[in-house]
Amino acid sequence: MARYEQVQGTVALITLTNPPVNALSAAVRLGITETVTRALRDPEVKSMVICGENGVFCGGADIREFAKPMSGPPLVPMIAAIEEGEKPVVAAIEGAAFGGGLELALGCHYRIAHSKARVGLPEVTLGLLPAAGGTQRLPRLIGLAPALDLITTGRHVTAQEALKLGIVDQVTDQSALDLAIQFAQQVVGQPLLPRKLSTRQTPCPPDVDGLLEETMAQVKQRARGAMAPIACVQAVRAAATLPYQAGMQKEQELMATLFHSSQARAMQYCFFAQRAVGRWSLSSGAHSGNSKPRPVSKVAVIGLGTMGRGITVALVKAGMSVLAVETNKKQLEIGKQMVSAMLKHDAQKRNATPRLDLLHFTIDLLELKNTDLIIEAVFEDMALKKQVFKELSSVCKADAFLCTNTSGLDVDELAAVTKRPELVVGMHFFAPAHVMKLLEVVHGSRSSPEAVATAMHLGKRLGKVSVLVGNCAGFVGNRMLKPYLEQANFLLEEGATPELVDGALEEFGFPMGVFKMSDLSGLDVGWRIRKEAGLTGPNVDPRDPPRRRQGRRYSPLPDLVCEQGRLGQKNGRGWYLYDKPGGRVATPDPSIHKFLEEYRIKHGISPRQIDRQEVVERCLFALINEGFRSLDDGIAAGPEDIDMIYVFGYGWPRHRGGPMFYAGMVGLPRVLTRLEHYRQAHPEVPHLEPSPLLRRLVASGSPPINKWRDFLQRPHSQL
Ligand SMILES: CCC[C@H](O)CC(=O)SCCNC(=O)CCNC(=O)[C@H](O)C(C)(C)COP(=O)([O-])OP(=O)([O-])OC[C@H]1O[C@@H](n2cnc3c(N)ncnc32)[C@H](O)[C@@H]1OP(=O)([O-])[O-]
Repeated sequence: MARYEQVQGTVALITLTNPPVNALSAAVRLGITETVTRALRDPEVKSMVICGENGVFCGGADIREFAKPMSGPPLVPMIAAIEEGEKPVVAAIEGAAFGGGLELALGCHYRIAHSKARVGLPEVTLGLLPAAGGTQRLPRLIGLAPALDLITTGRHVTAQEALKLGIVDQVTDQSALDLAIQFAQQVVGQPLLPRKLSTRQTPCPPDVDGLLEETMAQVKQRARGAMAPIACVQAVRAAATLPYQAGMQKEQELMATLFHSSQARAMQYCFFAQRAVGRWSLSSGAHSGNSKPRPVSKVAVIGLGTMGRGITVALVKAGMSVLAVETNKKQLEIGKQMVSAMLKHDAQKRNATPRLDLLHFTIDLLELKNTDLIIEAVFEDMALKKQVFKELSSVCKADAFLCTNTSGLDVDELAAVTKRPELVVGMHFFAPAHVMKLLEVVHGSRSSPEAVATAMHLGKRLGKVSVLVGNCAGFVGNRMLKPYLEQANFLLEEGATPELVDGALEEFGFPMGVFKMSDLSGLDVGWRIRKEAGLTGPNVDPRDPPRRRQGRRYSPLPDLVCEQGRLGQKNGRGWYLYDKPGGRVATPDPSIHKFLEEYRIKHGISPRQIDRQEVVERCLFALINEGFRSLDDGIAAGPEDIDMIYVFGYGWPRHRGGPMFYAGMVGLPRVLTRLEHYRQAHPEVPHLEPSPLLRRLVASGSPPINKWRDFLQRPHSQL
C-alpha cells in the first residue's frame, strides 16, 4: 500500500496507493513505516519524497477502520520516525491533504503543493481532533491564532492560503511531484533541526490567555453541545503552554474521550450518509449507476421572489448561464437589482468578480425555447403553478426538463397538465436557496430516470446535498415537521411558553427553537396554508369545536396569533417581541404569556408544569415517528436520506446524527415506550400512535440502522 522507488539516483520516492483518497489504512501505515525505514537505512538514498497516487496526497486516517479493533502501526510513532530521521523528507501535495494526511505532511521537513490542492484538519467535523500530532505541530508552524481557526472549524484551505499561512513552502501550477523531487535533491546537506516542527516554540500573541478564552467562548456558542470543538481548543492550548511531549500526551488524552463517544459515531455516520444519499435508486431498477444525467447548459428560473432569486444566485455561482423570467417589467427590474446585489455581495466576500455576464432577464416566455431545464419558482399556489406549467409545456423545446420548486405540492398533478410528464420533477430548495445545502429532488410517479438523474446532478453542481424523495404532501422534510409543530403548539396549550419549548430544543442542539424559527419564516405562511386546507378561516366545518378539526385535536393558537397581526420578525411581533420590524433580537413577550393564560382559561385547560424532557420527547419523537411512516410508505428510501434532510435542511445537530440515527442511539424500545405513554395521555392525537415499522423493528430486537431497510413494508414504492 506504499510503493517504493529510487529516482534521480538518490531520492527515495514513496507513493501511497490506497484509492480513491489514499486513506491511511493499517496496510498503508505499514507500507509507510517499512519504506521510510528502508530509505533511512539505504546509504545511496540522500532524501525522500512522499506523494499519493492518482493526484491525491492523502484523505487522512481510514474512517472505516474506526469502528474496528486497532491493527497495524499507529500514526504517531510513524510520523515521529519521519520527522526524527536524519534525511530530508518532502511531501508532494496534490489534490488533498486532510486530517492524518496533513499530519503526515507536517511530519515531513518540507511541503510542496499543487496550486489546485487543498489542505486542512477536518477531524472536528467527525467528532474528533487531529490526534496524530496535528494539534501540536500546526500551531508551532503557523502560530496559535490561525491554528485555532483551522482546527476548531475544520475548514479546507486552498494552496494559496496555505502558502500565505506558511503551511506549505512552495506552490506550483506544474507537477508538484517533479518540483518536490528537485527540491529534495537541493536541500540535502542543509540543517534539518529547524525544519522539525516538534522542536519549535508556538508563535503566540502577547495575551495568550485572552485569545484562548475568547476562542473558547466563541467555540462553545457555535458548538451547540458538540464536544469536539471544545477539545480542539484544549489541545491547541497545550501547544502554547506545554512542551511538545506533554502536549502530545494531552492530545492523546482528549482524543481518548472523543474517540468512542456517541457524538463521534453520529458525525462519522453523517460523513458516510452524505455520500450514500447520492447513490439513489428507484423501485423500477433504475439507479444512479445506470441512469445518466443529460447535459444542461441553459437554465431558466421562473419567478424572482425570495426563492427564485436564491436559486438564480446559486446557479450563477455554479457558473451556469441563467435566464430569469418575471411577469412584468416592474417585478423584473426589482428582481434584477436584488439578484445583482446578492451576487456582488457574495463575490465581495470571496474577493472575486461577480459573474453578472451569466445573467439574462426577460418577461417573454418565448425566450425559453432553447432552454434545457426550467425551474419554476412562482408563489406556492397550485392553480398558478398549473397555469405556468401549461404555458411552459407549449413554449419550451420538447425535451426540456420542467422542474418545480415547491415545498410540498403534488408534483404528479403538475406533471399531468404538461405534454411531457416524464420530464417533470420537483426540486425543493430551502431558503435562502443560495446558502442552504439541502435539495429534495421529488420523483413523481411518471418522472423518468433521466429526469431524476439530471436534477440530482444539477443539485451536485450547485454544491447541494441532493436527496431523492417520493411525492406526497410535504415530501419528507415538511411532512415530518408537521407533527413536530403540532406538538409544540399543544405544549403551549398545556402550560408551556414559547421560551420553554425553544430553550429545550436549542439545548438539544437546534440553532433555533420552533417558535423562533416560525417567527423567522413568517407566521402568515402557515396561516395561509391552513386556511387553504380548511383548518381555519371561513371554510372550517361549523360543527367542529374550536380545538378539533377534521376529526382530530387541533390548536388554533398560531391562527389566533396571526389574527392579532403578529406575523413574526417581519413586523417585529410574533411569538416573541423583536427590537424592530425585521429585527433579529427576540425577547419574551408578556402579552403572549397573558394571551396564553386567557386562552387556557377560556378553554378550561388547567396548566401544568412541563419539563424540558417532555418538550424534547413529544416534539422529536412525534417527528421521528413520522420518519418511520415515511420509510414504510416508500417516500424516503432509507434512514440516511431522512437524516441528511434534517441535518442539511432543518438544523438538526450533526453531532446527534439526524432523527433516525438519534432514535437508534436513544434506543428504539425507549422511543416506542415513550410514544405509547404520550399516546395514552393524548388519545386524540393520531401522530403519537407508534408507527407499525417502529413496532416491527422493536419486535425484531431493534436491529442497527443499516439493517432497517430489510424491515420496510414497501421499499421505495413511491420513489
Ligand atoms: C489517530 C487518527 C488521527 C487523525 O487525525 C484522524 C483523521 O485523519 S480522521 C480523517 C480526516 N479526514 C477527513 O475528514 C477527510 C475526509 N474525506 C474528504 O473530505 C473527501 O473524501 C475528499 C476531499 C478527500 C475527497 O472528496 P471527493 O473527491 O468528493 O470524494 P468523496 O468524498 O466522495 O470520497 C470518495 C470515497 O472515499 C471515501 N473516503 C474519503 N475519505 C475517507 C477516509 N478518510 N477514510 C475512509 N474513506 C474515505 C468516501 O467515503 C467515498 O467512498 P464511497 O464508497 O465512494 O462513497
